[in-house]
Amino acid sequence: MITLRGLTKRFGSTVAVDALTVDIAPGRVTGFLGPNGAGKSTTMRMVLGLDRPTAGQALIGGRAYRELRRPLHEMGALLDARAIHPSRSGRAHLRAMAQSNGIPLRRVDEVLDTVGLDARAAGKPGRTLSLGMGQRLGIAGALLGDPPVLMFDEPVNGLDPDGVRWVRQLMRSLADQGRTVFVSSHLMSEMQLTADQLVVIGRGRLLADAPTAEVVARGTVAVRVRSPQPDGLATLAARLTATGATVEAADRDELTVTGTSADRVGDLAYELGVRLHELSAHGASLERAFMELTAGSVEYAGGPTGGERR
Ligand SMILES: Nc1ncnc2c1ncn2[C@@H]1O[C@H](COP(=O)(O)OP(=O)(O)OP(=O)(O)O)[C@@H](O)[C@H]1O
Repeated sequence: MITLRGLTKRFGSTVAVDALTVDIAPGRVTGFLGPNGAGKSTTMRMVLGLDRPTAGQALIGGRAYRELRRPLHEMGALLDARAIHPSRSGRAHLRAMAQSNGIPLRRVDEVLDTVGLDARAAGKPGRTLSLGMGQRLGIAGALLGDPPVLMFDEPVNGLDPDGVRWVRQLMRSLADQGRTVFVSSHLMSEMQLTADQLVVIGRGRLLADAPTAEVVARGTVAVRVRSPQPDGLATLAARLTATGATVEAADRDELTVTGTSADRVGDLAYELGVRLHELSAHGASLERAFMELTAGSVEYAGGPTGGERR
């Protein structure tokens, strides 16, 4: 269990994390989402004792990280996959971690095997590792002490589709073993598949702490309607608007409706005797729900095509 209680971090006049109170429970994958600059990394750094909170607490199994007696056995984390010495091999890096934490060296081969790094890859110096290999090595390091609590910052960064699927399965199995799995990502479709629970923040504040399905369901569903009868479609549009839905006419024969359900649109079309060639619901996605949820808290908004946010 990771417990955040009123967790706050200020950097000068910037409030990076603003009174976050959340329980990250064992036995499930909790996704940690927020726009760029929302405060995810700062929160994770405070959990690991790398940043000192301005106020509040971050606890692991009831204790602050620096109070953990055997930290690698109690919490594993991947924050920065590039944090490996350039001339040291992955295996040497893990062996050093194991030795300084009283972990048997055979455990190094076990975790290398778990993350799919073979002897050749594990023997390469850090500077020659690809981002994907670095991520796998970082995950291996997090698993080394077999801890009940795991935290990963952007673990799929740099991984190819196979690697992304592998991380998803790994997170799932770690949670199924009863561990606490707290993971941040910018990939909404991936999070929708991986996370059971979502913690969403914007400008350091908690925006949502709910099951993934519930967060997704909060997003607007758009209903597309096509009809070969433009007049009938106009009547349908007028009736939908009168009932509070929002209607955009994409074309003479097509509408996009929000603020109602596909069932309701179909029923109304039937009542009005309007023939439909298409009635489909779109956009019940985490991507859409996330955009709506965080609309007021993005630091730098991109253009209409959705450019980089900072
Ligand atoms: N060491 C620091 N000094 C000053 N400001 C900082 C520092 N670290 C973070 N910040 C600021 O705190 C805010 C939160 O940053 P943080 O990196 O935690 O966000 P994030 O959600 O991890 O963003 P991203 O998704 O871009 O990684 C930002 O406004 C950032 O500029």
